[in-house]
Amino acid sequence: MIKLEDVTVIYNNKTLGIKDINLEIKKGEFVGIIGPSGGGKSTLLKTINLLVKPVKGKVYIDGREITNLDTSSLRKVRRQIGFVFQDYNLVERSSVLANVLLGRLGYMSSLQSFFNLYKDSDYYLALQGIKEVGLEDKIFARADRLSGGQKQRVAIAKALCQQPGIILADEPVSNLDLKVGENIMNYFKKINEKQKITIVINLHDVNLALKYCHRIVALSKGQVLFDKKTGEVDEQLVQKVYL
Ligand SMILES: Nc1ncnc2c1ncn2[C@@H]1O[C@H](COP(=O)(O)OP(=O)(O)OP(=O)(O)O)[C@@H](O)[C@H]1O
Repeated sequence: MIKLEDVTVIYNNKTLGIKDINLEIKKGEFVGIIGPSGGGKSTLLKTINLLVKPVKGKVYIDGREITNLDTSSLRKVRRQIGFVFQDYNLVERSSVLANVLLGRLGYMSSLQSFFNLYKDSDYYLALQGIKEVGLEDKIFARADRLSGGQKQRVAIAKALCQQPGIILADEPVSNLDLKVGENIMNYFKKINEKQKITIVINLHDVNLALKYCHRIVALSKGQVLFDKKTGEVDEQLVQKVYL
């Protein structure tokens, strides 16, 4: 469960990111965040795992407040939260397998990670993730040899390798053409349905959000304009968001 209580983010003491956000996302939900550029979508997502720190308000994960945690406790919380970025965030010169294994770093000591001391169970989880996104035939390929869609599938496998309860995805399809984007969305759908992983995804393509997400949260000027089940969102409502 994710809960934000009166959360405000201000960058550099002057630029508003999000303002007084109250939001509760239950386990297993598939939530799409939409809204105009600069509306606060990215800030909202990054606040959930405290990549961005609020100036006001509280963030809870599974009922536990995380806003006041020390670095080591926050690291433990973060390893249950996968993050998929728009630009894939891969080590380009490393193999698919090496990239996916990075999902295990949060579970290792700094010495273990320095020497790449992965356990058999880490390899097992990496292979499971790679299979889940259908990249078995690319396991030893270098990331920079892959297409954009394949790179994003590696990023999803890496997130899965963390064994997360939550995956946050920040515009994961906006660098991809529509067909490839739909393919990626289908992977998120499968993961959500099969593994019951909570998915919160920022999408500037409203049609994709309406097609795949169960719930839509619209943000503008850092505030929630509406928060509804997808079936309750009509064209008029969407138009108001982008006015
Ligand atoms: N690192 C930062 N430093 C300063 N201001 C920032 C930073 N990140 C975001 N902002 C500002 O915070 C506000 C919200 O931005 P945010 O990126 O969260 O919106 P967004 O809805 O994700 O937009 P986009 O769709 O363009 O990515 C904007 O005014 C933006 O300029």
